[in-house]
Amino acid sequence: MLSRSHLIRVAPARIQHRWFTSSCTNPHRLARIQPRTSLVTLGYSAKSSTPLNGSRIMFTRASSSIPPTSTSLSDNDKDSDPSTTPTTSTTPAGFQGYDIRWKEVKSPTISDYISIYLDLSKARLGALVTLTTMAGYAMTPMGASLPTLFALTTGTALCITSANAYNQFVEPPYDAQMSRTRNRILVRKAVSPLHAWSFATLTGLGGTALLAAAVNPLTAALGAANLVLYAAVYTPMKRVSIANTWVGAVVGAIPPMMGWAACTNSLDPEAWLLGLLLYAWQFPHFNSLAWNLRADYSKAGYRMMAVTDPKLNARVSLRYSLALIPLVTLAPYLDMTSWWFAVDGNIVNGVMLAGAANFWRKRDDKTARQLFFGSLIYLPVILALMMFHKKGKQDIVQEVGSLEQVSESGSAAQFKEEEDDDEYEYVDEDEEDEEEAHVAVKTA
Ligand SMILES: CC(C)=CCC/C(C)=C/CC/C(C)=C/COP(=O)(O)OP(=O)(O)O
Repeated sequence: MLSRSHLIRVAPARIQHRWFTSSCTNPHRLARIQPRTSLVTLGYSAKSSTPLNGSRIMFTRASSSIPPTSTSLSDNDKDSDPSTTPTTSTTPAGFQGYDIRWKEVKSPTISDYISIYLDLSKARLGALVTLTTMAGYAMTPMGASLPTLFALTTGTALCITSANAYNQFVEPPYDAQMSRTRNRILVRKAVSPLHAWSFATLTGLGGTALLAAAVNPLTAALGAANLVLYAAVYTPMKRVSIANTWVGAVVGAIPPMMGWAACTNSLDPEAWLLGLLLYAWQFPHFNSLAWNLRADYSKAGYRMMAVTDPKLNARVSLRYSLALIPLVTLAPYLDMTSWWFAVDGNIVNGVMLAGAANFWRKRDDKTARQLFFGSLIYLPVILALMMFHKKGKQDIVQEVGSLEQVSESGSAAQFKEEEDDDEYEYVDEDEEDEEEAHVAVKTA
């Protein structure tokens, strides 16, 4: 007589291979994590050779003590119902040829989890965005404080991680339809949606709290607002309106402003200029990328300019590449950089503009690819030039001749307070009392 303890567990390596190839381009990569984490529960109704996704594959043999859950079986399933079709220890119907001997199913290791969390955070994109925050911090005229920079970088990276994990939590049905994204962790079901959601929530709360406690409330508010903008506004908007690209550009513009705010505790015109630079840059960058992904976007139902209005897609890229010229020229005007930045920054802008004009004229895969790779190089180059030509506090002080005109915030204001402190005289109260006593004796 058999009971529940006679359940046979099956490691479904070959079954999974079939499943992978139906949905994934890179089964080798999947195989790293999938066999340990995504097994299938089929039980008595395991007739289909296409496994469902769940926890483990289990088969039972005929049992008189455990009646099959026949109410949940279809007519077809009943054909293979162990209670009606006696089976012994042979392979259940539909699984001939598979190795069904018991094998240990290992839990994910720490390195599996690291790999899962890196995927959930879209680590490479996150690192690029975090660099723009650090650039915003580095562009302030004040000296850097390492503890603040560390807290800013960690807090921002956690907020970005959270935003990207929420985005992936929402998008598996659409990601599964695009070859670029169908390998993503939640499409593969290597972790449960609840696990991903918990990870997103913890990193979001942790990042915002760290920014509030160790940087300043303004930076924390920007981080939290941007998280909500990306996860709750941009992400659903991708399937609703092409305006999503403008909203996404705001999301990309805020991180360098957070860097500036972390140092100055304010959103000065310089912070807005940094934000606008990142905002404008994203159109040639994203629209050229979207051009070569338009078949994918169309399949998944995303409303992208490249799909719905390809001419507009190219025109917008050109328009914002042009806008980069006045923005770069504004930097020396605002005393962020020397005028040399306007010279070499605009040479770099010229290259970007030529790429965007080419894409606008020809609108083909080659010009889109050239513009996309050009934009990838543009961003680090323009930020590096900006820092190279940056005006420090000293430069500005020398030019305007007075510290009071530099800024009322951050260390400049602190320095001014220290100067004001020097105006107070040191008075010894005992000496003062003695003097008063002398005067009293004389007058008496
Ligand atoms: C501080 C903070 C919270 C910053 C957020 C930074 C952030 C997540 C920037 C990404 C900007 C963006 C529009 C990416 C595209 O997402 P997509 O959904 O179109 O990309 P996909 O197609 O690869 O999923």
